[in-house]
Amino acid sequence: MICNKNAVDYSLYLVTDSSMLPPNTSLYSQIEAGLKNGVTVVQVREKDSDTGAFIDEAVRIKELCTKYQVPLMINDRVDVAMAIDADGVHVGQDDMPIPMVRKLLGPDKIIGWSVGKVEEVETLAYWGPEMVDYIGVGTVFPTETKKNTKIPMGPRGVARILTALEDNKAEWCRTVAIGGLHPTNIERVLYQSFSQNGKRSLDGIAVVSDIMAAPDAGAATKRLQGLLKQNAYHFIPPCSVEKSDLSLHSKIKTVISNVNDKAPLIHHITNKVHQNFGANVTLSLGSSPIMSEIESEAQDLAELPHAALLLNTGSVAPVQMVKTAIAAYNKVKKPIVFDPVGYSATETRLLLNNTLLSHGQFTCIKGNIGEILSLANMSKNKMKGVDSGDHIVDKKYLALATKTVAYNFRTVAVCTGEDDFIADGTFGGEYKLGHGLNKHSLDDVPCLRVENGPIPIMGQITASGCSLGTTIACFLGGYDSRISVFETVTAAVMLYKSAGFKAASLCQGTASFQVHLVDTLYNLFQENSPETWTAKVSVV
Ligand SMILES: Cc1ncc(COP(=O)(O)OP(=O)(O)O)c(N)n1
Ligand SMILES: Cc1ncsc1CCOP(=O)(O)O
Repeated sequence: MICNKNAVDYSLYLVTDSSMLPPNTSLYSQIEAGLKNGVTVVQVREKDSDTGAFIDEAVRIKELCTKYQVPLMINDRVDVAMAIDADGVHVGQDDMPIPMVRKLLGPDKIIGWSVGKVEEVETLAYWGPEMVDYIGVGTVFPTETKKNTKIPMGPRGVARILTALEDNKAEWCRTVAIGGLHPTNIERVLYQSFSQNGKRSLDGIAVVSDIMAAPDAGAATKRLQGLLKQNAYHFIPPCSVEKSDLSLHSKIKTVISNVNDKAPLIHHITNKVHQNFGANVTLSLGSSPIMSEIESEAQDLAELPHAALLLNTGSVAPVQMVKTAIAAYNKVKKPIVFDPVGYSATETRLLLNNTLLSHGQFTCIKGNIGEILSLANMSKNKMKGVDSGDHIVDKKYLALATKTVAYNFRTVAVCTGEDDFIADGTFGGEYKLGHGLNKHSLDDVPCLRVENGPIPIMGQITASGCSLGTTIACFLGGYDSRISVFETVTAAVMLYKSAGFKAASLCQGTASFQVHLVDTLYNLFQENSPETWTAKVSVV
């Protein structure tokens, strides 16, 4: 045994595969490059090798692991692990049953188990600490490396497993996520994967192709190690001011003059009903709209100065196009406002919204009451079309649902209704291997309530909720790291609500309300006097 099995560092777990080696490398050169640069566990997983060849390979890899003092695991083959005295075995759900593996290996060897379901966590908790030492949680994302995987679970699926470990008091069990993990998504996975009470996060990540197929495996490993050590994910530039004495009104003034100066480009992927109105709202706020569903230009648009994406899932854009756009904005750390229209109204929408939610990090998630309750898994009703569904809901319950969405998706969440709720679950982008969110829990999520009295006519025109998304996107497009995302979003919500209230008093009916709404947004934006706005904000 290389070390005490309870002190294994699981942070960067390499699983081998000799079928994907680049030219001029060997299985051993790739593993050694990984070991030299920070791999902390190696698993020999050679699916096509005969027993003799597998043993020969495993013996050579054991020499390397011993040299770098890193534990060696064997995939599936308990006999091979015993024959070469490896440090342990990793088995899947369809392999040898865990109690048998433990009986054969004895108490001191490491046993890893592949887990994708909460019931499997319940089983390992029932067995107790003597059986499973760590679990490989996955498959997180689709991967070419393993074809017969279960449905990808995304970071929310990993979070469910971590919560189940916490709920079942399986504190001894370490965790690594596996499946489709690459530098493009690892920070986001680490940031979003934590248990419901914030006490647990992943102990590490397991990769195959990112190292084994890399032309420079050493550089690939260093890159992964860099991300693991970073401890924070800045999906847009972090707020540079920790505490400010400025009043909310003076911050709002700064936000508006930034938007005015920067004239952000608001890339809309939105439904047809909203497109024209959204474009006019964008223009009224000193910004430029572009309604583009062209996949090949998403990255170019994201890279334009002060670009922000409004993603409204009522659109009919092809899913692949939307995924590309999300990745493009995440790559250059530009804001994305996500509006999951009719989140769970149909199975199709639920699948689409969940697919997109697992595909990116959103700066703000905005929804009506029905959408936010469904996203928080707190809805008592099925959604009725894209309508909010849950009309009469206790305000405390709504605040809790908004905080839950903010917390679960590590975002700023907005719930619209007679009063709007805004919650900030970003915790400054922090993540830490194995330590949860530095003990941040749902109770630590700040939440604000924006009141302005009822504006029923808002619900009688099309796309009024969608255009709040547009307003938030315009404000985030002008983002200035001296003012937090939470405050920037709050400014947008207050402006929109105040404009709605004033427009309702000026209009003669629903058609002129829409016209007055755009006029009022324009005027309030130009005046930039938030102290005169009617919307009031309070802490919940
Ligand atoms: C660390 C880690 N996690 C999961 C797996 C997958 O194991 P399994 O389900 O047995 O599938 P195969 O690897 O046998 O294809 C793993 N190998 N390592
Ligand atoms: C072995 C395994 N188990 C679940 S996914 C997977 C393969 C992961 O490979 P990659 O890191 O190349 O996506």
